[in-house]
Amino acid sequence: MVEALKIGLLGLGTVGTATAGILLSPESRHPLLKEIEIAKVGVKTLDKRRAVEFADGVLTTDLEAIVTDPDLDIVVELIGGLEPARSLILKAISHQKHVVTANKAVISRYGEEIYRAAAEAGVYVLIEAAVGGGIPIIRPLQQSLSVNRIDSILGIINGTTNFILTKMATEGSDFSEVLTEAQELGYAEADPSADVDGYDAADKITILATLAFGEQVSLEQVSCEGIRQVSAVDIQYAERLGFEIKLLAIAQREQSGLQVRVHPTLVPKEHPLANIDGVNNAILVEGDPIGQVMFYGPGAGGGATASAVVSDLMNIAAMLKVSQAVNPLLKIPQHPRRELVPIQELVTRFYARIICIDRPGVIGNLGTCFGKHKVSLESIVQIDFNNGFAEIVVVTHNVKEENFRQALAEIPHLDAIEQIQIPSVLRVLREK
Ligand SMILES: NC(=O)C1=CN([C@@H]2O[C@H](COP(=O)(O)OP(=O)(O)OC[C@H]3O[C@@H](n4cnc5c(N)ncnc54)[C@H](OP(=O)(O)O)[C@@H]3O)[C@@H](O)[C@H]2O)C=CC1
Ligand SMILES: N[C@@H](CC=O)C(=O)O
Ligand code: NA
Repeated sequence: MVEALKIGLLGLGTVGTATAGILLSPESRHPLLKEIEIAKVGVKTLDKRRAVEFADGVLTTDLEAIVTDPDLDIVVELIGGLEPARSLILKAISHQKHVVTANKAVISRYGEEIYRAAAEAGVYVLIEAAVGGGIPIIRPLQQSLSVNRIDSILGIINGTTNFILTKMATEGSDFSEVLTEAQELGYAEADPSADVDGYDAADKITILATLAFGEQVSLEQVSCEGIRQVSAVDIQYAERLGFEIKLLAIAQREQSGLQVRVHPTLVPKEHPLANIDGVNNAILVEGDPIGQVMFYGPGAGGGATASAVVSDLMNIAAMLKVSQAVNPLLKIPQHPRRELVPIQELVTRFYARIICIDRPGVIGNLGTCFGKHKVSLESIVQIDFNNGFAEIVVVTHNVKEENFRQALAEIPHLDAIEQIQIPSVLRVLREK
């Protein structure tokens, strides 16, 4: 009889419960799942009602005892947050346990430390669930695509914000109502600001870029803007101009180095990322010689994420059958750290919505000011008029971010411009 691998599950929330659900019903799934046994489950509170039941003594609040338990082979960290998650992962590794985690916040900040410890201990740390939920993206970058030189990664990699933007666009829903719905569905982070302000997507693109570009990306250098400034009005105007607004995470090789950023972006309707709706994520990878490959599917939610967690467990189970040595294709290599190209040097297109008193010369003055700062306009249109105020929308061609910002700073000082407001400035997916 084959002896089962014993796992310690840390966390029995949205993802932990769905992970246990798969492992406790292995019928008609891969036969290796029958060789994985949940031996311990660590939670915060014992007296909560749970959707899955365990034998007496399995559930505990002593997580330290789980990660040091000599009978356990693998620790699955699904509690989220930075601490105690980071310390528990490191302690599990130092006790020779393989680790599976969905915790992008910890990996984007402490990945180097964790991978170094894992390499020294000779154990696996697998993170497929940390990016794109159920979508396989970590393993393809580590294995199937790793012979390519990657040029860019463009992704919708936060399910909560894509769910919110989709509902705002298609149902005219209110931002905070949809956020509550995303929380109820288990998509949002414990602190939803991580989703809404773009930090979760920044964690994920840091992980992907580090894997894909062969250099360790520093999270603090990733430029990050969330979706709070995106209003229903902008979504409607973008629609009229032929765009969808999406929160994009972008890592691109530029001539001067690597550029990594997260921001709401106007995406032309004919672009493959424009039609990714709801909680779905999509990641468009472009490499040489393969060209473009797109990964698409559910980016958040218990079941989808648990699918990735359990696939990591199954990979470890399979690898341990053939060797105790760590498969180099499943190891995250240690890369040198390099400075990212700052956002001021970005070349992109912009959308800006400008409100000011409607008087002759306004559009001409704006056009001249943009021209002076080498900002070439694709369109400048007065979309609305209300109580003497004009609402003007500008879309540029490719322009250097710094030049565009200089033009915006000068606009309030132009002769014909009075009582100006610029409620939104958004980037538009750049022209090739
Ligand atoms: N939800 C999703 O769609 C996705 C989530 N992730 C990641 O998966 C991880 C888990 O997320 P999710 O399942 O949504 O989170 P939940 O908040 O639903 O669950 C967290 C679980 O961890 C337990 N827990 C939290 N802190 C502690 C602690 N200090 N000590 C002991 N137990 C603790 C909680 O215990 P108790 O039940 O007693 O409160 C709960 O069971 C996070 O890293 C998240 O970023 C990744 C992809 C998608
Ligand atoms: N909060 C995250 C969960 C998955 O990573 C999201 O909405 O994408
Ligand atoms: Na994934």
